[in-house]
Amino acid sequence: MNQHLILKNLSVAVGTVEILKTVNLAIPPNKVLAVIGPSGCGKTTLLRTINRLIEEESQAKVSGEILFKGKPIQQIPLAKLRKDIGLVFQQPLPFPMSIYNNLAYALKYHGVKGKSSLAEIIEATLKLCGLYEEVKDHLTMSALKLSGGQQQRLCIARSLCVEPEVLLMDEPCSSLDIHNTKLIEDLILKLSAHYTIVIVTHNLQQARRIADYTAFFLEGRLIEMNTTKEFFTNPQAEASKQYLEGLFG
Ligand SMILES: Nc1ncnc2c1ncn2[C@@H]1O[C@H](COP(=O)(O)OP(=O)(O)OP(=O)(O)O)[C@@H](O)[C@H]1O
Repeated sequence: MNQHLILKNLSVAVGTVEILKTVNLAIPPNKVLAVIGPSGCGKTTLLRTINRLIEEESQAKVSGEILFKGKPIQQIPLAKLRKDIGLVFQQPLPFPMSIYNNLAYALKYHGVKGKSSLAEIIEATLKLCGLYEEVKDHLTMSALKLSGGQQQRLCIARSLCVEPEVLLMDEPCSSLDIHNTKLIEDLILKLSAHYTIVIVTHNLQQARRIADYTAFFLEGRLIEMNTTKEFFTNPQAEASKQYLEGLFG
């Protein structure tokens, strides 16, 4: 299979703290990969390393390799890397501007040009994210006035409007209620036909519902990755079995 993202012997430390330890992982294209594991096992750091946010920490040391479509990510201009690999944070972080301008800003920043006008791209992306009907009469309203669930869908739309190939999502539903969680899970399932999605989640049921593959981390190491079905029904490592039984984490 043509892998989109390949992590080879990836280790990450910040100062004296070793966070990720010799991680080898091939992330399949146009699938959903859930990254699970107990608090502090390095899930967020994994996402921050893939889009090079971790390097903004002065004490960070990254070794090993991350290949995006066969190319080391350091060789890809940073703005392009972050356009192609979007990151959605745990807390929705809309820009303090209008709903429309949240997307227009991203489109202008990344210089996205296409046959469609800015307004057409924005409308299509809001529709894709199931937000258009809710906001079409309030596009000039501050995005900060939206509900938490709407803000998160807007942040996903902001990442998507610049046509990424990969979407990294760090516990995108952790601050949302069941209804908004379901809307985002349905959106992830719909998007997975066209995007490679890596989602960090604490919610094992969520991983079961939406992920094609699941990767289990413990203390900075990848313990195992398998299809979600296989991982949950037939975990290979003793640590995975114990985690699934709720013995720790
Ligand atoms: N910038 C940093 N400097 C020092 N230590 C850090 C830094 N970032 C993360 N860590 C440490 O690295 C470990 C992994 O953190 P990370 O946030 O990646 O874990 P996580 O699995 O996402 O945790 P959680 O599930 O609680 O969000 C933790 O022990 C954390 O304290």
